[in-house]
Amino acid sequence: MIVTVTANPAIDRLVGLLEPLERGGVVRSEAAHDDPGGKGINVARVLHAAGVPVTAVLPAAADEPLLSALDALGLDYRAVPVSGRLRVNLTLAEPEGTTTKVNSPGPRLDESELTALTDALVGAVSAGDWAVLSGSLPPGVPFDWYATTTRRLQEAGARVAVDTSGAALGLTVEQSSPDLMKPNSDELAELLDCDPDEIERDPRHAADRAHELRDKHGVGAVLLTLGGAGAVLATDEGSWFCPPAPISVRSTVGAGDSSLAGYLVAHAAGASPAECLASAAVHGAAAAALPGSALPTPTDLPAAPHVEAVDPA
Ligand SMILES: Nc1ncnc2c1ncn2[C@@H]1O[C@H](COP(=O)(O)OP(=O)(O)O)[C@@H](O)[C@H]1O
Ligand SMILES: O=P(O)(O)OC[C@H]1O[C@](O)(COP(=O)(O)O)[C@@H](O)[C@@H]1O
Repeated sequence: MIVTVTANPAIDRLVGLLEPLERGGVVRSEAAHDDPGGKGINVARVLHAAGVPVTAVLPAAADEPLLSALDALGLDYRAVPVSGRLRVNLTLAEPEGTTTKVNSPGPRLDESELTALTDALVGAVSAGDWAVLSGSLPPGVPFDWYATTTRRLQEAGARVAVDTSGAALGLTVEQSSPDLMKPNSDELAELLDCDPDEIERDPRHAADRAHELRDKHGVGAVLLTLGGAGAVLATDEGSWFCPPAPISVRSTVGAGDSSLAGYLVAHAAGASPAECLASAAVHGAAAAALPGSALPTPTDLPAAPHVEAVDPA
């Protein structure tokens, strides 16, 4: 069983522009399209589409349209009632393919709402389950929430995956040791105070940096996604590189979430580390080939590129 938590869910609103975006101008668009989003919800959607049992935990008032969208997908969720209204994150898609994302901070959670969210998450997870803690934290949630929650879940026997950024990411690795982390090159570079371009340029260097994160902070495995340069996996068994699947990119929104879900789909099926990495890469590539924040189902996946073991530099 896999449980995801999204402290800051979002309606992902795709606005397809009919003309190039011009700052200060007026642009015409197609009708907007809304999807239920936020990182943990996206991971849950991809797992559900792949037939993997999953529950999404989130804060949301009972009349939130996002919950009706999850009902329509048949996705199991536990919604903790809160007083704030969920945020809308905008994706502006220009005709030639450039996308601009506008992410808002989300509604404040008060102390009792945060306690209820944490309790709902811990209550949904059993020993041996994976818990996926993903995305930004809304106002009112302390930056160490992922660290304290990771420790609490691990004490209960769960395995924990974390995908976040900024201060929440820094405190997660300083104060806890998740079983799996999914940084991209910018996030890893910020954590290790190094150059993201160097990480993307050379898979051996990328693998060394991913192991540095494991060694410094006791992280179990690092799934390092490199956008159009592919992905690297570092575990206690070694390191592997998967080159990018050849696709025509339409929108990379949701590629990172899909790659984390892809890893877990393969892991749940008992796959080897190299197979888990290949699954992560093809799910990420499939998301990037789909428009807006559309997420992949098994029929969308491209053929898996050849995964190579990477020797230490
Ligand atoms: N242009 C692309 N071509 C092929 N695969 C891609 C492309 N962009 C993303 N992907 C796949 O999706 C994964 C996640 O993308 P990435 O941009 O690194 O995630 P994030 O959204 O977290 O920054 C990559 O590791 C890769 O496997
Ligand atoms: O919580 P954050 O960091 O604001 O991110 C939320 C956004 O990230 C997404 O989950 C997409 O994330 P990825 O492109 O990294 O997979 C969107 O659905 C959502 O709007």
